[in-house]
Amino acid sequence: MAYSGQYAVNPLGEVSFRALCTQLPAVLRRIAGMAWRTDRRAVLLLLACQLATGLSAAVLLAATARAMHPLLGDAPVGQRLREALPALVVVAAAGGVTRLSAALAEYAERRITPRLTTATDTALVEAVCRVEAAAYAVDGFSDRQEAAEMGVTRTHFMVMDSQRFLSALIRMVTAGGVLSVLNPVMLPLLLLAVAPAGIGAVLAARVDYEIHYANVADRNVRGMTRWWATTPKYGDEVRANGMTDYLLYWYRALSDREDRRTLAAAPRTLRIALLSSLAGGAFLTLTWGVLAWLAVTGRIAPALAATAVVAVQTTLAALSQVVVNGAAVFHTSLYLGDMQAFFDDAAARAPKRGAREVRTPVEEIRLEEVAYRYPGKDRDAVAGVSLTLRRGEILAVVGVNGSGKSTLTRLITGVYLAGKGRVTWNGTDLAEADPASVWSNTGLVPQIFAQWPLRARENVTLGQPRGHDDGEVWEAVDAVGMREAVEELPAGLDTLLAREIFGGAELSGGQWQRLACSRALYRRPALLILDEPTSQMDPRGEHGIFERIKAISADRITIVVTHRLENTRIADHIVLMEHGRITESGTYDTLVHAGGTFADLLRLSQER
Ligand SMILES: Nc1ncnc2c1ncn2[C@@H]1O[C@H](COP(=O)(O)OP(=O)(O)OP(=O)(O)O)[C@@H](O)[C@H]1O
Repeated sequence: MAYSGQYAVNPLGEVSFRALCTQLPAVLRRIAGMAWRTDRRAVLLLLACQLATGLSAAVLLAATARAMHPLLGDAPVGQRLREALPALVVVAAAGGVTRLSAALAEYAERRITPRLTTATDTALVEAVCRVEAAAYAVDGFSDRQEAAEMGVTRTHFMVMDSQRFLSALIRMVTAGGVLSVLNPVMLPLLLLAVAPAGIGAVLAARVDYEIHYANVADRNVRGMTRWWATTPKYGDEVRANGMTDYLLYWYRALSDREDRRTLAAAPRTLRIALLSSLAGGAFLTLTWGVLAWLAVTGRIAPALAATAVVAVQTTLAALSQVVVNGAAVFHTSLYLGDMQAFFDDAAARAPKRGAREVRTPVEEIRLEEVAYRYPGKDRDAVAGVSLTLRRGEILAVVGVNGSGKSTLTRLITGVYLAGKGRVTWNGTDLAEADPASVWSNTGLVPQIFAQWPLRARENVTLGQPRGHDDGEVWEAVDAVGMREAVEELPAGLDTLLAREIFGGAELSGGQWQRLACSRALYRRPALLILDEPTSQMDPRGEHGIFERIKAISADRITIVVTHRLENTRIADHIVLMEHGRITESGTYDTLVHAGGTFADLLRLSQER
């Protein structure tokens, strides 16, 4: 396996870092908008708290300055304290307001964040569910989704980071304002002291983001490897085929590759941290030096110097917070930008088919010179197929592996839209029809079907029960010969079919397949498609299913894809596919006597 992750798209490779930064305000606006929609009152409370924090910081400093005069004066101690008392009370009150608003701000943030994260997470899941199925085959789609997942994770920190950033900014402005009043040189000096830290933090965020991107594809494959290696579903295959070491080797190899990239960047981040600390330290020493010089030379009074010390400390702390949280917001915005890009991409790939309703009952489905090519492939999987299906008919589709049978079923159901030609249902082109109106009339048993970790009942009804009792569920269960097996389950239809979960039961492969068939039958669809429906069933089960399909075929169009050519006897019409084209078609008897590929394949299967 030489997985290279070549399809991971690094936006830093495509656009400049500066261009990326220019998108940040839009990303921040979007988050603010989402927070606002999530909980307006909490957002307002958050803003009010920031304002209160800022004001109390200013009041605190001003009152400190007022208290310093009497405290550092020449009067007796008692008188000094009495004179300073009102200002000290204000200092204490302002301190109290700061603490209170910090606590309330945290409360507001906690009200917003979980719901905001859930909203973005749900939006991501919905975006993936809603794209045209064809998007899944586009190279890099899954990697971009992985990158967007990081955005969802980061949303969690976004409100906290921006709240802290805003509050530090307000504190910095107010404390800085007071400091500038005390002495105009102090503020620029302080700004110089923290600027290197700010630049360093942004540079470090950039390095982190680059590594994150370099690792996206590997992380995606690592996640899949983890699932394949650990899911009980494939436990037998993994163990009995001695694949554990292989999987663990690749899991470690992918993890090591990620670690190597991360470690390789460590010297860069160390350099950034050292240089920014050095520059910051130098400027800070200069700031304190200037303050000491101003006090010693009598250019500012001792009381003012004492206030300046407090103001410098406050401004410095606020400035550092501005820098740290600003960089965090910036860092997070980069990931949110990816999330936004994925949402935009997914929206562009959402179905744009038109809103026409398919007329029911579905009397006729027609394919006119239909062709489909998967993205990145150099050959059509279905290459110019014309076919007419009528209600009451059973069509069997046969052909060697890879000849395009499953792709054809996807085109007939409209899961994929034809690249060329058209598929019409009762004259309505699927490209113009509302997919929901089409899919409410289809029942599909795909080759690889889901074994839903739900109760037996929901595995039949798919969570869309029709009647008030289980009558119709049992009817569908009977139709596939599963009554006995379901009755033997610990809780009958209520049994959870998930071995991994406490109280869950497990079915055999053939039983699962029967249940998948009963699921399609329960829907009583106008178009029933069964793609290799009986590959895991015993002969009695297989016979029963085909009998049933025949018995209910009058009301619908039925398509059966199968490699067991004997089963095509029930079909009114058989088509044989080769390289995406229909090369033979007719009834069972005509094809058997035509001496073509169908007759050949049938002979081979009988000779075995
Ligand atoms: N999701 C996909 N992305 C890209 N190529 C695909 C995809 N699914 C199928 N193909 C390609 O399209 C061609 C037809 O595949 P299809 O699954 O329709 O064949 P099939 O006749 O159903 O085969 P089988 O008998 O093995 O089920 C094959 O060459 C296959 O590689």
